[in-house]
Amino acid sequence: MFSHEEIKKRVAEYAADYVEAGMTIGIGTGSTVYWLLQELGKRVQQGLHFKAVPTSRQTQTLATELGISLVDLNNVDQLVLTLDGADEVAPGLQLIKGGGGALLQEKIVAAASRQLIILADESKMVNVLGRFPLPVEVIPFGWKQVQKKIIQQLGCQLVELREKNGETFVSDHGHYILDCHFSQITDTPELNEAIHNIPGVVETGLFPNMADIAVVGYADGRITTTTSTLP
Ligand SMILES: O=C(CO)[C@H](O)[C@H](O)COP(=O)(O)O
Repeated sequence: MFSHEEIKKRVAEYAADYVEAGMTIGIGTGSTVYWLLQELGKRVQQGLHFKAVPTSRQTQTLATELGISLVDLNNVDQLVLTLDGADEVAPGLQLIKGGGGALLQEKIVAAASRQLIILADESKMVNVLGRFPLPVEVIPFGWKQVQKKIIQQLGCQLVELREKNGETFVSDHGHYILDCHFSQITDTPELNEAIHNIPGVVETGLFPNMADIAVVGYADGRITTTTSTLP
């Protein structure tokens, strides 16, 4: 049986095969993407040439250290694909992302990509989204108003301001994150839109109908690929 960390590494090594010479791709954020960057760094040393748009400062720093060529999204028309992790993957490849706080840039990069390929271990697969608290990125000014509206208007049980090392977590773009404990999220596009309608919300960690492929690793060594059923 493979450990949690070994599964992530194996999924990342498998998914690295999607990256071909000459491509311009998006690269996500997180501990699974860490292994992807390590593998892509090795392939760059072996002569693979590609360019990447990072989805966070963390990814930007590590990719640079590993010799991966980075490009500004403003100098790219469209990305061939983006490889990223997720916190939850439900049927139809509906996603919750943002556990690492990079959801805004991740969503911009995903939306600029022809394909979004998600790397996950089996623990991320759920029947219904919502066990993982939904991250919502907000403007710091008046954030408590957004918190109140998510509870009162959208029926969320608990909305917590994210902290890190005892301090308020601040995203790469200077925003706060509200972690929203909805018990079950059954209509991803509708909830995404309803949250977006609250003034002060910058982005949500719901990725409705955005993922095309999920590469999923299991403790017994299997790696499966699931394709979205959407056209
Ligand atoms: O959305 C993300 C960061 O904002 C990550 O993709 C998500 O949190 C999964 O991370 P990990 O691979 O560490 O479990």
